[in-house]
Amino acid sequence: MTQPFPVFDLSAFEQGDASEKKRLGEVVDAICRETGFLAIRNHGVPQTVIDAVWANARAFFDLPAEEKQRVRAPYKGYPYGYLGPELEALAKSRDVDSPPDLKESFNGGPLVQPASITDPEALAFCYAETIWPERPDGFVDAWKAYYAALEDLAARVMRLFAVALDLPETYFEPFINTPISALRGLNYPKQHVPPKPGQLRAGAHTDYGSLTILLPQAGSKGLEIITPDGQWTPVPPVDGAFVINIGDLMARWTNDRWVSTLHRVVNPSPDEGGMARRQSLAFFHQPNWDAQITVLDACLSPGEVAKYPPVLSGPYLMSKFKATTA
Ligand SMILES: O=C(O)CCC(=O)C(=O)O
Ligand SMILES: [Fe+2]
Repeated sequence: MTQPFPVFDLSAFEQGDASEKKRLGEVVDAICRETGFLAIRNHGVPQTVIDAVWANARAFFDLPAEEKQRVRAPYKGYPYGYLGPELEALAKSRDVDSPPDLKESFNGGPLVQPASITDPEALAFCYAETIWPERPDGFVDAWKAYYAALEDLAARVMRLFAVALDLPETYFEPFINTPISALRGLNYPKQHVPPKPGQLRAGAHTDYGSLTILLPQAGSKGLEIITPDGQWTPVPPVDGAFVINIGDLMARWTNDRWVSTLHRVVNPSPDEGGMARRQSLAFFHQPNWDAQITVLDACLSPGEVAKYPPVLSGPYLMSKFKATTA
């Protein structure tokens, strides 16, 4: 990377006057044109909310395999519940055949279903029920509290993005007032046997939606991005911050002014003992099921035409998602 990994102070933006907001928006625009990956600190999510979901996710992954299987996704392509080891290869989303990722996950969808949603595809996919575990005790409450906090944070980051694109700060609000975001708890187990050739913790992929808010295990390594020079480059741990990145839908929305950068999670390095467990939480923010995503005029210079036709957020996500489950 030409610059050190960027760390952005969200409260400085939120408390800034119009000119300060504009200045900070320009900083974010430059980052999103280069990699679309940055850390955000002073994000306002209470540490108690983070600690509770973290501990509950850990305790869930520590349960016996049979118990976790009780809340597994009931069929291939079902988006929520437990997805055990060896069931997903993210590289397949790019048509790259690869061994399955060395991870397990628990996935949950929107906390409320708006009455206006009647499309059977929406009801069967992103509004499918999250299959909750019975244990640990506090899991459901802690999960929901974190989901709600991150939904709010994502909406605030979208305001920052609007300013960065020279749009009114609330521009995205009608597109994201009933979002279909998903939260994923990830566990990369301690590695007792060497990986197969080409097998990673998460194969190289881009995210699909508008914005991902990632919480990697404090101090942990493994997440890497491709920087504009074409090199795999580690994302350093940043204490107390979330890592955010834009996904394919936001790149499309901006006519590729912003980039949805390829990233992966590599196996633990020998200096970390070569096998260390790693945990993370990934919140995939996604606009309303029926939000029409049309290339933004603000991203077209005079006379320039959009590279992409409009798409609907939900069906777009569904088509991307179905490519990666084994
Ligand atoms: O666990 C991580 O650090 C990243 C996971 C990721 O990129 C994903 O699940 O999309
Ligand atoms: Fe990702």
